[in-house]
Amino acid sequence: MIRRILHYSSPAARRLLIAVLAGSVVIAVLQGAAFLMVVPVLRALFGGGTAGAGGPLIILGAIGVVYAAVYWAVSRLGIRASTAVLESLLARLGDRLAALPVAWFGEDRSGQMAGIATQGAMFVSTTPYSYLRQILAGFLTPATVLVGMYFYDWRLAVAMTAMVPVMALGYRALQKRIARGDAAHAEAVAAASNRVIEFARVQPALRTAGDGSVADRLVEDALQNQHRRNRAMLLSGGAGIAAFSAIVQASLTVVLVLGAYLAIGGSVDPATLIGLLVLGVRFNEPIVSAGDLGGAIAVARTTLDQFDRLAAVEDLPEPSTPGAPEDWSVRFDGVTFGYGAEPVLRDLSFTAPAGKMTAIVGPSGSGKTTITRLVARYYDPEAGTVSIGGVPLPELGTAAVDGAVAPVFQDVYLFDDTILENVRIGAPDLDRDEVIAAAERARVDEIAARLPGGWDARVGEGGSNLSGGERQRVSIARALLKDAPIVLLDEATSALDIGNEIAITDTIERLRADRTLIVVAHRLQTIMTADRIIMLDGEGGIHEAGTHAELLAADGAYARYWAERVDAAGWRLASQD
Ligand SMILES: Nc1ncnc2c1ncn2[C@@H]1O[C@H](COP(=O)(O)OP(=O)(O)OP(=O)(O)O)[C@@H](O)[C@H]1O
Repeated sequence: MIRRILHYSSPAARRLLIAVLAGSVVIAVLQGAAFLMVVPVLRALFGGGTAGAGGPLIILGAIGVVYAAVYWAVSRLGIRASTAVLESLLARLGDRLAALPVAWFGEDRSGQMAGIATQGAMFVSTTPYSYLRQILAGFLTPATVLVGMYFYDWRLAVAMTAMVPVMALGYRALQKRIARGDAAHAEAVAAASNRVIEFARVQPALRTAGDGSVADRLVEDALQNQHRRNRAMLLSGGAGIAAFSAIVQASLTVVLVLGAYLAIGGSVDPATLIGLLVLGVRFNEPIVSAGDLGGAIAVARTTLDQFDRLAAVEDLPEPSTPGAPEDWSVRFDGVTFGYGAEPVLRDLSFTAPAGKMTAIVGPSGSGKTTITRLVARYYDPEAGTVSIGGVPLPELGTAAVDGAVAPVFQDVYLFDDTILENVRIGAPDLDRDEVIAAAERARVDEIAARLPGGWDARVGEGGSNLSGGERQRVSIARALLKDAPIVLLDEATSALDIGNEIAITDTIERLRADRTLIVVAHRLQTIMTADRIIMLDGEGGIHEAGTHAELLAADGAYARYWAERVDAAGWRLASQD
């Protein structure tokens, strides 16, 4: 446990922790030594005089003074050590989350992460000072007493030593039991947190669904499961602590009975027996409370396990020397990829030429968005390669891909900040005027003009004060500011109002002027003006590829798809007038 906490601590936190633990060892040993001094004092008093008690009393006083001084120092250092460990843990967690492959966040991890970052990290950071210190005292104080007992009466000391393995086994069993219950409990808490966060986030949808909807039931089930696990953890932990305490009591009773037997026989003097009784109580108390505290340690251990699991998540392979792309074309070569057992894309090959606009169309679920995720290297394909300018993405490296690609996805997230700051995320170093200039090119100025507060109007959590189309405009402005040579645009599937329609058409024109643009296209306007159209077949492959005119002339799947879409949209093409 200590080793694991040290592993996740900064060098400064490590030094503080080691000082606290060393101080705690000294405190525990001094406490044991103080108890041992009771026997010579009693012996002297039973011997009929106070004179012999002077020496032991002076030693006892000296132990008391040193004990108080070390205790004071450890208390001060303990708080500093806890804060330093907490800071280290949170910094580690932040760094790790920032470095994890984006795919890892596909599953909802918010509850689990919230648990680790708040209660879990706090528990781990306070463990050395609040719990380990007491556990050390729980074992070292009795151990010191035990060693001292050999000097007073070896038979009792041997009897006590014989009980040590029994207690150690009991302690291990207790810890295992508590750890098992806690791991199941932590899982249930994370699941319930996820559900509660989801419940708060999707309130509008839930209200439409009405009471008793699936989501209501999911929240209810998750909370009940958490409650059940909590009860099970408390019951099994409580029973374990009771059993352990019974083992300790029984062990000490054996030693005390032996002591009484020897005293009656006259081979142990009454002073040693009384001393033994005092020690017995003191011996018992810290061990039992150490058992109690073992529960707290087990909780901290579960959090450290979660840290270990985060550390063990496999990173995407990175090159030692990143390759240099020849141009900004994007190529898929025999790419096969799926999220589960069933591939979404099978042996897929196509090229999105540099500086051109490539539209990807196809039935719902055919893998259009998946293609853009592979270009942004959220995932690596299972087979085949995705390359930019002739360099496969693993040889280009995630940082270079991040720099070259600007995604404008449908699930764009806006931070609860001003419009201006939300655009600035694309290029944090630019000043206000430069950010506004880029935002104007994506027609975000029209949104700012509508909102009270203008550029400094807050957009609400997740951008809730803006419409879907408006959020996408902010996202396009970010991409313009980032000035990446490849832009991935996942067009909104829902119909846009005329203002957004014009703004997005306009900015697509700007984006395509000097960039490679890959659009998951839903709007007819986008599809027909693309330089190249890739039509997916819904089976993981490509039906047809070419320009709008070529594909219409081929009179195949694309021509049928186009006719249906035009009918559905009530469009009349100029050529048909
Ligand atoms: N994160 C994910 N985990 C598991 N399955 C996923 C995930 N994302 C997408 N899928 C599945 O992969 C398949 C392709 O999804 P994708 O979003 O790429 O299709 P699409 O063509 O963009 O669909 P649409 O036009 O409806 O947005 C679908 O069956 C979808 O359910």
